[in-house]
Amino acid sequence: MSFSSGITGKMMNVVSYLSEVSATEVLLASVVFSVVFLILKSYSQRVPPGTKRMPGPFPLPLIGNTLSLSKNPHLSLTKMSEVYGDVLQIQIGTKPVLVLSGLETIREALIKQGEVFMGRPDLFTFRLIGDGQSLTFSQDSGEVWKARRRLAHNALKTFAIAPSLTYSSTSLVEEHICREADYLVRKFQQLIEEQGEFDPYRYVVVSVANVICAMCFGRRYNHDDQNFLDIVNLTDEFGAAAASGNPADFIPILQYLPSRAMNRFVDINKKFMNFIQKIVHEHYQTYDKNAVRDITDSLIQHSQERKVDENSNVQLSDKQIINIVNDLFGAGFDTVTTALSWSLTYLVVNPKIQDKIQNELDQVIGRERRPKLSDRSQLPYTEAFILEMFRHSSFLPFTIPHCTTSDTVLNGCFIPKGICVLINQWQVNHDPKLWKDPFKFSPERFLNEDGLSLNKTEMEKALIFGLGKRRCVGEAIGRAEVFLFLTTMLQQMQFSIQDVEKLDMSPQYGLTMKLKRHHVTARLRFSMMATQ
Ligand code: HEM
Repeated sequence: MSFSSGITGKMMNVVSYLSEVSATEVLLASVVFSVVFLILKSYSQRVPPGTKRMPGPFPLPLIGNTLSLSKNPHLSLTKMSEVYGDVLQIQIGTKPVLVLSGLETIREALIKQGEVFMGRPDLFTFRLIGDGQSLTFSQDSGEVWKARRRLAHNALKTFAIAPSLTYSSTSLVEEHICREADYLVRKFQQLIEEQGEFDPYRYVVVSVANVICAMCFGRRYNHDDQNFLDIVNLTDEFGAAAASGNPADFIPILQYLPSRAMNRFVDINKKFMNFIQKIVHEHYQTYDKNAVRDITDSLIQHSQERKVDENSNVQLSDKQIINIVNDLFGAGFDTVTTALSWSLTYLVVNPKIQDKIQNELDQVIGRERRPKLSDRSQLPYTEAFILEMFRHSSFLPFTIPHCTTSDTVLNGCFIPKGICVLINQWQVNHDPKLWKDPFKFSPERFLNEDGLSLNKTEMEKALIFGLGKRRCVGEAIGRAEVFLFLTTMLQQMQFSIQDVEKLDMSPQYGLTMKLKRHHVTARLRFSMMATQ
């Protein structure tokens, strides 16, 4: 008997055996399987005395609660938190995931227990980002990560927050933003004349990316540079794959099945790395230690001087130092572009709010000069609008996933070391216990009763940049960019939209949630160029 006919014979035996199995036997086998699964599950979840097990919905074998996440996990998990509380456990595939809601619980975890909750989980998609060496996404949260984060902070301080040499009253970042905001307004003027209406996102993304390019690489790109457009437009697909709760991160078999989306994600990361590596290579070739031009140069300098981190005695490799620029560039434009495109949408939907901001700008700044960062304290309504845009859109519905670095207890529940943690920022920003009419768009909620100053207590409730050890390193720059781009645009232009009723305000879920692209039109209020 040949080998193949032997196999065929055995297969036939199995098939004929299966056809003899009755429905009752199948049912019985399923019941036994489920009981064994339940016993194993409850055994594996024993918790130390004096602590509770994390509550949560019952998971199905193999797929866990994956189906309950739906297309909008931030909404489904907010609903679940109403049933199970601020600390709840779900299972995505076969992996347990802790979901945190409620501002006080999140503060307790990320601030009071900061060291315990600062880890990043080992996720499949995260390993594909930045060759697995990303400051933001890699699993490292030890001394090397701390030293790299300090380097990122210092680089941003030197090349963004430091005073500009050209204009003593402004910072470097302010100078870059103002220049790009001016280009953007001129581009919009040209588009109105040529086309009447336009997709603002397409142009805002280039201007915002140019600001971080100036700081990181000392260069800017034209609005029509196709190579640059190809790079900055990769973020939608990147955000969809890197979003919290992607089943491919939790169900191992999905990592081996052919997937167009995953192939594309690998491709996007390669393209992004190639783009940056080319610029870094050019920097190495023209580097002069006596004339450090930008963040890339300062990182090269750091790696060549082989400085040991004073705080931890850690020596970083060249790659660990230079790759920091990937994180700063990557994180530095998608977030701000998304914030500005949400802002423009809220403005065209609420023309009275737009009028109020413009009145405030006219009164405080007038038409003779451009807005400056130092005007912020004089523009409470504009600042309140920005805060409400952040809160209402909650376009970063979750922070980047965290994980625990040791066993701990939170709200009386035992939390094991290494569990993946999702922080639901959207829930906090729409929590009826914290906000009156949370679904209403109302900048006034951030103002004191006099309407002339910001209410600090309300401001601190909005959760946008994360909290604690992993809090966004670019927060000051991000806030400065949103303020200056927005005020420069609104000082000179009035935005509107045709058929506002047809506008779809439901966002697409992702790492950053975006609205579907739409066209706006604009009217020039006055031309700053003409008045200067
Ligand atoms: C409106 C703008 C921005 C928003 C809303 C935002 C929000 C966030 C959030 C929610 C996180 C994750 C925090 C966590 O995991 O707990 C984060 C991390 C980060 N952000 Fe931002 N961000 C913005 C702008 C920027 C800018 C302009 C830069 C760089 C110049 C930047 C650099 C980073 C980096 C490097 C991290 C990773 C920090 C780490 O893992 O230690 N962000 N940001």
